[in-house]
Order: sequence, then C-alpha cells, then structure tokens
Amino acid sequence: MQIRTKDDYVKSLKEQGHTVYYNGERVQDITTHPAFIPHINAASKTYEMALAPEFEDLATAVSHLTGERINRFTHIHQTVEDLIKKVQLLRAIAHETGSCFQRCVGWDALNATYMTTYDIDEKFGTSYHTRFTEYLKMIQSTNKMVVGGMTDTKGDRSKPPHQQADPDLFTHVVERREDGIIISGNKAHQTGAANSHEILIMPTQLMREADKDYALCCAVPLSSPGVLQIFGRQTNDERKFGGRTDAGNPDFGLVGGETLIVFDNVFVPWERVFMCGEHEFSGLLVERFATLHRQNYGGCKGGVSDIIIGATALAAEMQGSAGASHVKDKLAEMMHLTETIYSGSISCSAMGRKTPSGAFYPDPLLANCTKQNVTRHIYEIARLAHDVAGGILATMPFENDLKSKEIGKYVEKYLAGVPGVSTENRIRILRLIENMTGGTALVESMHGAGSPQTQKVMYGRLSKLDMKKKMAKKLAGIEDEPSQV
Ligand SMILES: Cc1cc2nc3c(=O)[nH]c(=O)nc-3n(C[C@H](O)[C@H](O)[C@H](O)COP(=O)(O)OP(=O)(O)OC[C@H]3O[C@@H](n4cnc5c(N)ncnc54)[C@H](O)[C@@H]3O)c2cc1C
Repeated sequence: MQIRTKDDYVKSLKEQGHTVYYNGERVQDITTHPAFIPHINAASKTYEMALAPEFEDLATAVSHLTGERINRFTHIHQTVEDLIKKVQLLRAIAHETGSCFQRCVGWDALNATYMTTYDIDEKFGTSYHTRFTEYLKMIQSTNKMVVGGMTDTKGDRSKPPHQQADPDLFTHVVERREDGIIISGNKAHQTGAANSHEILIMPTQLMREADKDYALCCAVPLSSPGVLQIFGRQTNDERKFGGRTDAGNPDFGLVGGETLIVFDNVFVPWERVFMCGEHEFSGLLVERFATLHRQNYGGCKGGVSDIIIGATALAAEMQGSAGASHVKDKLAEMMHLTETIYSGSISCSAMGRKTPSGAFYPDPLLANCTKQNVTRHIYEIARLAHDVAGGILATMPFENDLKSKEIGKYVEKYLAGVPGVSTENRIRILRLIENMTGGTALVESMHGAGSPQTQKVMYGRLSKLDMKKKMAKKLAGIEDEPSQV
C-alpha cells in the first residue's frame, strides 16, 4: 500500500505494532499518545505537502528508477537542481512545523547507500547495488518513512569496537547464515524512529580489518522481532500532557522525538544487506552520509530561525521595545545569521557533482562549513532572542496560573505588555521562543549530523593546505625550499 495522506501514515503506524517504551512503560499505540503526537504531526507534513499543488515541484520528484512521481524524501538526487530543491524544501517545511520533521535523515541514508553500494560492487564484484536498488524501489512505491541509523552509543570513545568491554556498544554481525545475518547492538538519538517504518543501518565510523563485523549496512523493519525503542526525555515533555500554551509549539513539539534503538539478535535476510564486512568502504559511507546531512542544516535550521525571528519581533512589539535601535539591530543580526547558514546549504548544493553511481553529491567542504556555522549561529540566534525577550522567558508562571480563578487576575495584570495585546498571547509567543531556543533544541544544532570537531577534521582533509602554502610562498618570493614541517 502506498502512504499518501496523513491518515494513511497514521494508520500505517497504528498497524505496524512496533515496540516503543516511554518513561519506563511500553506504549500500546503511539498515534494516540501525547508524547508522540507532535512528532507524528511534524512528519505528516512531509506527506501533506507532497499533495499540495503549490509544493508539488519541491516536495515530489520523478523516480529515475521507475519514471513514477514520488515523494522527494525517497528520491536519489539526479542533478544540481535536485540538491538545491532539497534545501528549499527543508526550509519550506520548517516554516510549517517550527521543529524537526525527521525525514531528511533517512533520505540522506538512502542517497549515501545508493552511491556507496555502487562503488563497493565496482571494486569487489558484489551485488549490493542491485539489492539496494530493489529496496529503494519498494521505499519509493510505498512512501515508507526510513530512519537514518548511523550513531552507535560507542561506550569508551578511546577504543575501537572490538576492544569495547561490551561488543554491543556498536551494532555488529553476530552470525552469518545461508539466508541472512543476525545482528545485535544499538543506534542512539534516532530521529523520528518511533514513528517510522524502517531503519537503514550504517556504520558509525571508519572501521578497520579487526572491526569488519561492524562494517555493516542493512535495512530492518522497525517491527522486526528483537527491535525495541526507548524514547528520549525532552526539556518540555511533561508540557505535552497539559494545555496548549505551556508547550510553546503544541502541534509540532521540538526536535525529532529521538529514541535509543536496541537490536537484540535481529534476523536480516541477505536481500536487505548492503555492506557486510567491506570495511574499506565504511569511511566513505560515513563521509557521504555526513556530507549529505550537513548540507541540510542551513535549510531546516534556516526555516526554524525564521520563526524564532518572527516570534522575537512580536515579543518586542508586545512589550513596547520594538522601536529601540538595538532591538532592530539584533533582529537584523539574527536575519544575517539565518541567511548565512542558508547560503551555505545552497552553495554546497550548487557546487554539487555527479558520483560514479550517477547520483549527485553536494560539495563536501562547503557542506561541512555550513554545519560548522550552524553549531555556532543557532546558539547566537537563540542568545539574541533571549536578550530581546527578557528574563520573563525563564520565570513565566504556568498556564494553569493564568486560568486559575484565584490568581489568574494577577497573572493577567502583571504580565501584560502594551495595551491592546492580550497577556495570554504574549505568554504564547514567549513560550514559543522558550521552546525553540531551549536545551533540547539547541543541542540538536550542535551534535546532529556530527559534533563540531568532525567538521574540523574534514577541513584538514579537504581544504588543500599545501596549495595555500604554495600560493603564499609564491607571493612572498620564496623559492622552492624544502618545507621544515
Ligand atoms: C537531536 C539529535 C538528533 C540526532 N539524530 C540522529 C539520527 O537521526 N541518526 C543518527 O544516526 N544520529 C543522530 N544524531 C546523533 C549525532 O550524529 C551525534 O550526536 C553526533 O555524531 C555526536 O555523537 P555523540 O552524541 O555520541 O557524541 P560524542 O561522539 O560522545 O561527542 C561528544 C564530544 O566528544 C568528542 N569525542 C568523541 N569521540 C572522541 C574521540 N575518540 N576522541 C576525541 N574526542 C572525541 C566529540 O568531538 C565531542 O566534542 C542526533 C543527535 C541529536 C542531538
């Protein structure tokens, strides 16, 4: 069955019966549980916008495999224009949700695996690419939501997988059988996983010969026996169970509703295995996934920042500070930072190139630079929003205080801003800012798609330091003297 509408999507989640725990208890139906509804709503936008005529060009594409029109979140980029549309689409959906809509991670995993299975087959004569293409056709025709499963919990970070005290701290092959493999381990911080259908597992880092059981790429239905998920605690999770004001962004929540996924001796048939021991390609798969994912961040975070800017401007208007020149300047700075990250995403897309598989790939140096900027600029945007909004962001009373028969009148009276603006509306805007600039939301900008240091490592590899030294020597009139370093 093809998932087209939000109703189709919700029904598919109800029916699949996967194992998800929230706050120590198994959730029977995530589609009716308040902790999950905002994340389901946000992911639903990726289905709904594909059906909206005004978004058809951005939210859908023509499959290069079947010629059918498909949801763009299942498409393999065929041109530079596709790469640019990806970024534009992410910003457009972020305008609707103000939070993570989760589907880009799986999309990046599909593209990275497509490119890399082609290269593995070229070198080793394997048939991973043919297998993967069949899997991709199934995903494109059913429009299922795929989790991009890269990050393992990793235990002791100073040790490779085979030296860990517990072998399951990284996901690995436990047994090879005639009909498939058995895997165990985990994937951490998995965006949208509770409300997805499939996970595409990739190695978390470059693997060496001794870790070849960890050089694993395969697809697993999340309802498979042995797969369970534990939902992560968020900064405002209890507010999802109350009224609408305290939650800040009640319909769409914040970040992607991440889970820890446990694989306890899970069977994967060979047709769903796309790398199994070819450790020479693990680094390339990680690098490609990371580049494709880092490409996104000026798109989605650009869109989310647009809302933070709008909310900050409204907060200033509601409390009478909007005319102050420093407030105007701070808003202009927030706009500058937002367009800076967006232009990074557009530029790495515009400089994209075709890989041997035929799929297009963004410029890796520029994509890394974009994500590095996001780790800084989103914090600065949040800092400026906090500055303009005031200390009330941290000390506002509960929604129930405003509604209280005894004390509501005091909250109404003392939290009032300029005449003509309701106190409740002022609180709502302030709560939206708090929600979008607080703990969980900020950490995603720092670590999602890789911690800042991983981008710096890529600069060392991609930014041609030798060429820069040569240019400097030439201008300084230094003859070809052997380098001292
Ligand atoms: C909201 C959110 C959503 C996410 N979604 C997904 C997802 O959908 N799919 C997915 O696969 N991943 C996802 N991630 C994971 C993300 O990619 C990781 O958080 C990131 O790669 C960092 O890994 P880590 O969290 O294990 O931190 P760590 O790797 O522990 O990093 C913490 C610090 O330790 C440093 N460090 C780590 N190892 C070493 C070492 N060996 N030597 C020196 N320094 C070291 C790092 O540079 C960093 O400064 C998500 C993360 C977040 C926060």
